Amino acid sequence: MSTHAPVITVDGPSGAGKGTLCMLLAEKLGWNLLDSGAIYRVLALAALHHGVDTESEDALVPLAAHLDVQFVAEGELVRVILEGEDVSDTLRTEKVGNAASKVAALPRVREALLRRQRAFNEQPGLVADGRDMGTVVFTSAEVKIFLDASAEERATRRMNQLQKQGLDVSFSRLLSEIQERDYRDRNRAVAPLRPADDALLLDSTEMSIEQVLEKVLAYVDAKLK
Ligand SMILES: Nc1ncnc2c1ncn2[C@@H]1O[C@H](COP(=O)(O)OP(=O)(O)OP(=O)(O)O)[C@@H](O)[C@H]1O
Ligand SMILES: Nc1ccn([C@@H]2O[C@H](COP(=O)(O)O)[C@@H](O)[C@H]2O)c(=O)n1
Repeated sequence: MSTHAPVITVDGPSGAGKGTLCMLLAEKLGWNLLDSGAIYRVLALAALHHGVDTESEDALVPLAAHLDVQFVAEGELVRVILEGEDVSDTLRTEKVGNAASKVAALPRVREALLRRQRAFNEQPGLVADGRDMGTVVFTSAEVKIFLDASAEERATRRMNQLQKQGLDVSFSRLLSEIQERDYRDRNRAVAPLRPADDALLLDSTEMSIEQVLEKVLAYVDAKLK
């Protein structure tokens, strides 16, 4: 039997630290974790694999409705298996992120993925990471956070992350990719990236991961009391 479980939503632009914060929160609370961006990324990758146009809503809707994807927990990591293939690493590339933000702009595609996202809302609770978690998918969430940071700081974080993986990247290219994706996500007609009216706004530009976690845990404690 599934009853309503409490939900914490964390929305914000790319590189703000949502994934990091959500993973730490879910671990600390022992709650389930939804990385909704991974679902849009998987759909974009499936489209690229099958030669489906990432701007054709008619072709993407059936693909979204029948996505053969599994999220498999492996220690702290979640491996993503698409049609039997581990695509976890490919999924994180900026090429796939950009394709994801194109498919995510299509209203019927978003509609087709709603139920899949809401199914993550199971006991004892859910931490949901995305762009519209607090404004569309879980509007009655107990706690809503909007995590932001300057575009320059987010590009720096992404560059450090990629350099640690041994990849050679250009800061100016990363910054313009982030700005392009921000623009598309904030200006689309459906579920644009924006804070929910009842969200806590947190700018992490000058904050460490530990400081963000401490602040959010104190807020969660106060809200769930
Ligand atoms: N407060 C912070 N200070 C410094 N680095 C941070 C901070 N928060 C996260 N990071 C680092 O920034 C990078 C991006 O963080 P993360 O993947 O959590 O962002 P995100 O908001 O989930 O991005 P996306 O939406 O693109 O998935 C990671 O390498 C992470 O370790
Ligand atoms: N709730 C969401 C989550 C993501 N998107 C779109 O997917 C792109 C990739 O997301 P990441 O969090 O993995 O970077 C993102 O740029 C959005 O366009 C979304 O629309 N709604």
